[in-house]
Amino acid sequence: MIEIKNIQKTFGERTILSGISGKFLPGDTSLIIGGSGTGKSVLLKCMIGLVKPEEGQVLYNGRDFLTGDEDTQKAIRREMGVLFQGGALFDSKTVLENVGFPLDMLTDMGTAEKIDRAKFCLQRVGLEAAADRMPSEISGGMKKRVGIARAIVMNPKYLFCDEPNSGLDPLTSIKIDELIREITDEFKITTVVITHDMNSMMEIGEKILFLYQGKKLWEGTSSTITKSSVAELNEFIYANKLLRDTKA
Ligand SMILES: Nc1ncnc2c1ncn2[C@@H]1O[C@H](COP(=O)(O)OP(=O)(O)OP(=O)(O)O)[C@@H](O)[C@H]1O
Repeated sequence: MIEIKNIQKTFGERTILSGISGKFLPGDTSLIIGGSGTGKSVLLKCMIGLVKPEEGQVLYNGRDFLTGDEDTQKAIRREMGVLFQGGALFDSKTVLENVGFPLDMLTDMGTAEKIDRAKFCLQRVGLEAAADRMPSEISGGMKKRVGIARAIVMNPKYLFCDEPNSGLDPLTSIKIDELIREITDEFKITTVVITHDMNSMMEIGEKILFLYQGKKLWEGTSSTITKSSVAELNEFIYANKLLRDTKA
């Protein structure tokens, strides 16, 4: 489980996050949603240690990531998988080499073992046939899949995905969502996804946190999101015409 408590972050004079708290459970795909510039990425960065909040706690199964000693922080980092926006693949490495990269950097596995593990993960995302291709030779959706395979290659307990659907068509987006959810459930990962995507909110929101101007204004699930009385949330979700029509 990941628990965040009272996260506070400012940049200069600007308060970006005000007292954000929440819990994320193993086997759940939790979503952080909200308009542009509301602090979703900064919150994710606080959770994975790329940004240091002024106040608050980020607890990984009770271990404090922000104030823990170096060994604790290192151990937690090794338990994280991150799918960055755009996939962040190395152009000069093959698909298989990209997936195996964390194993090269963080383990002392032998070559054969590393290849087996990377192939297993590629197979899990349905891309074993693309192992020897270069990133420039595959589609955006395939790149996301490679990113997911790389994010799970270390067998993470915690998986973070920043806008996994950006730049994808609706059908491919749904497939990527399904894959993230299946993997989360199968390996009982605690998964946190930042998204703007309404389909994702309706399909995979086992838990949803809505941020507005750096505050958590609402928390719920995809089955309760359309029944909320929070005006800012309704404005955000009903900006999507399809949902507005559904509600009417
Ligand atoms: N390193 C930084 N220094 C100063 N300001 C920053 C920094 N990183 C983010 N911000 C500001 O913090 C605010 C929140 O940014 P953030 O990227 O978290 O928004 P977001 O909700 O993820 O938006 P989007 O959906 O558009 O990606 C923005 O106003 C942004 O300009």
